[in-house]
Amino acid sequence: MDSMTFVLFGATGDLAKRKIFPALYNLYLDHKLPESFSVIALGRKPYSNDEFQTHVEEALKTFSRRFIDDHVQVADFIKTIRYHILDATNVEGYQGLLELVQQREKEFNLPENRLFYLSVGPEFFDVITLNIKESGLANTKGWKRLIIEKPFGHDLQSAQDLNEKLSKAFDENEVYRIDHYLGKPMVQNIEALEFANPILQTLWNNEYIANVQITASETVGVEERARYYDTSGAIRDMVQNHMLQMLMVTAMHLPKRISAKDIRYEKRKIMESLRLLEKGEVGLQVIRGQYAAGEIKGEAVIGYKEEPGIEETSTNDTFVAARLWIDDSFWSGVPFYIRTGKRMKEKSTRIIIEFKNPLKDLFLNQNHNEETAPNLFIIEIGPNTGVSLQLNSKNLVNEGKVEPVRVEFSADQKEVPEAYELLIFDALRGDSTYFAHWREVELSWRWVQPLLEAFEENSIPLHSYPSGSMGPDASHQLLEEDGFVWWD
Ligand SMILES: NC(=O)C1=CN([C@@H]2O[C@H](COP(=O)(O)OP(=O)(O)OC[C@H]3O[C@@H](n4cnc5c(N)ncnc54)[C@H](OP(=O)(O)O)[C@@H]3O)[C@@H](O)[C@H]2O)C=CC1
Ligand SMILES: O=C1O[C@H](COP(=O)(O)O)[C@@H](O)[C@H](O)[C@H]1O
Repeated sequence: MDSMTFVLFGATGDLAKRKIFPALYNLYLDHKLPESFSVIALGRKPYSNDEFQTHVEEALKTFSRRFIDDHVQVADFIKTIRYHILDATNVEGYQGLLELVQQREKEFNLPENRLFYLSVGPEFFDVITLNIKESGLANTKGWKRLIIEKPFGHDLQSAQDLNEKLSKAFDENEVYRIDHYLGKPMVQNIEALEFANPILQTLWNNEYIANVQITASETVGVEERARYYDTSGAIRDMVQNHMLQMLMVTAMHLPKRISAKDIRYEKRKIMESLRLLEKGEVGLQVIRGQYAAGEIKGEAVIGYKEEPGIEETSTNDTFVAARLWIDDSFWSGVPFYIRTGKRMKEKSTRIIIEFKNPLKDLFLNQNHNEETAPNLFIIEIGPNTGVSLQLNSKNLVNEGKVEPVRVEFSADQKEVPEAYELLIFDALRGDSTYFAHWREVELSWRWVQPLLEAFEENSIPLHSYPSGSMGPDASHQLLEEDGFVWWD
């Protein structure tokens, strides 16, 4: 891996503390950082370098699953970090940043490979990239890369505008758009499961699959993010990015070669085949909900409108379910259902492939009252990680009745690397496979746009659901219309 400088904007923020520094530290422990590595940590808070390094150490103690109370090792990692105060909107400040980067490059004998990580609010994405370009920070003799956090735009137009601005300073192949769901080990495992198992490869199409269900349910509410969330909703917060990325990864056709270019091409083809909705039909395919008061794991919780910072009149969506169709020869006729929400019964992200059951009636006739359940292939993304296959088998103990059984594989969560660890490692070595390409982002916004407009105009119902449930009844009815149920 090339030696480099890692310039972190937003180093004093929540994400840096909870995810980015712990990920870098874990990579350090695994000897996965470049031999020479300089971190320039940027923020406005008036830390001295020593104070900032102590702040990072505290963050590692709290948030790294691998923290080792070995002062020498921690100190060895932390010494790569240099804190620098910079107001990102202050153009002149970037000259000082350039000088610091160059000084450290000289000190560590580093090539001019520079990775810029924007872990700041989206309102700074364009101004920072412009300043990086104007200041000369991007004129390197080595390579340059940009990691950018979500949200990438607020709607189709703003995403296109932002991309236009970024592209003035960075080429598409230099931009690494983070979607942390793409960094989840089980999401990355989907293509391997398919690739390495002919049995799955053969069945992964509309001849055998009845429907696909992608659920990301959360028990948390809006937390301290009322300002952001109330203008974002589940549709922008989860559907436009994570849910559609999971759909792409599940539905994409296996490329002959596993490379970033081929995988992105296949994902893009799925998005190009995704049937667009007219604004007027959104109500038939999409369910929007908002949580009311309820109970989660025995604890009473308040409704969305009672949350601090949320207006009593808010019509924001905290739940979205939708039926999507991919109009290509592989998936034609197979509904893809997605569902995500806050304050639901459980924290769980999973993808369920329900197989067709052509012999169901035959079996029922021959065996009177016995029914077979459909075969399900269940991919547990988080917090549990693993896969299971639901089959039908005679119960060898209980009168030989046929009943569903599960064949399971699961991994110990504590051993599984964090999404940020995998993603940052990939960005360090220049592998963009698990980052969102601009076309995927643009096509996702294109699919979401009529939903945003229908929500904005309140032209589809906003269903209330009790906290602690699996969402509004209407979401269950959506599947019942097709003769299916959500597999919880
Ligand atoms: N936190 C999370 O779990 C997640 C966050 N994200 C995304 O990551 C990004 C960062 O989020 P998060 O860390 O939570 O945000 P925080 O509000 O916790 O941190 C914001 C950071 O931006 C810096 N900042 C703010 N204004 C300026 C400025 N004018 N010049 C320079 N730096 C500035 C702050 O520095 P200072 O305080 O020193 O001024 C701070 O380091 C956002 O885009 C967010 O959407 C994405 C997924 C999850
Ligand atoms: O991006 C986001 O994701 C989290 C859920 O992520 P997970 O890894 O815990 O499944 C969500 O809570 C948050 O609102 C959203 O911004």
